[in-house]
Amino acid sequence: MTANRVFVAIDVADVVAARALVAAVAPHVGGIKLGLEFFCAHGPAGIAAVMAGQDLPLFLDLKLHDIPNTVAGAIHSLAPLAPSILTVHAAGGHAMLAAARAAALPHTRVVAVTVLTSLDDGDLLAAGVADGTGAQAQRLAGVARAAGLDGIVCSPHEVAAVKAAWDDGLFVVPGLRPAGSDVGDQKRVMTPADAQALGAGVLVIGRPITAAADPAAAAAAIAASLA
Ligand SMILES: O=C(O)c1cc(=O)[nH]c(=O)n1[C@@H]1O[C@H](COP(=O)(O)O)[C@@H](O)[C@H]1O
Repeated sequence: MTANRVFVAIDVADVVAARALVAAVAPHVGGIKLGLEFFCAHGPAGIAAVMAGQDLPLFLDLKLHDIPNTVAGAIHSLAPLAPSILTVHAAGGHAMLAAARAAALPHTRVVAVTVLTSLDDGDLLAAGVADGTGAQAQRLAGVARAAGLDGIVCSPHEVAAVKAAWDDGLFVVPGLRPAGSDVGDQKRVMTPADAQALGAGVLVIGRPITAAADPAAAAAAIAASLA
């Protein structure tokens, strides 16, 4: 992992726009996250085109969630991209998570999304989970750890508690908003500096950088807040 823990989420559907954003913010971030919006538009070839000539690590955020055989096959298909970090959903269960870890390249950190940061306790209650986001994130972190994964994705509100029970895990934390910035569809948010202080290993930040009038300046300001 690079010293700068910020992975910028490049959630756009256009190759030229993605490359321009990456070029602008690269000096101020530690890695590039490309996810479903871009991947569904351009596939592996598009990912390779954006990362061409970049030294920064690739976080491929596809949140895979299917039966073990299908997830393993998908991960084998992604091998040419050699991602540094790859996401799966912890709710896929032990066998799926173990199959994902076994299928990934040795250097790829496979991390499991616990409870999406766009959900709150009410959303979980509607799905039959009565004891809230914190308890659910901790349970799913336990499933991920038992399956041999490298870490989890969780909100900044859970990271300290989960880390206390898994000291060598990689804790990827989205739902980050510099003070005063638009929360949008995120429900469990915190500032990047507070999340870092609580133990986040990777700070995922998208729109506060990519939707800013000056993305490079926004990324630089966030990096300065973390120094
Ligand atoms: O796996 C993720 O990265 C992820 C998990 C999660 O629970 N919440 C979440 O927002 N993300 C991703 O983190 C990024 C957050 O983007 P912004 O809300 O624009 O900062 C998006 O690319 C999401 O897909």
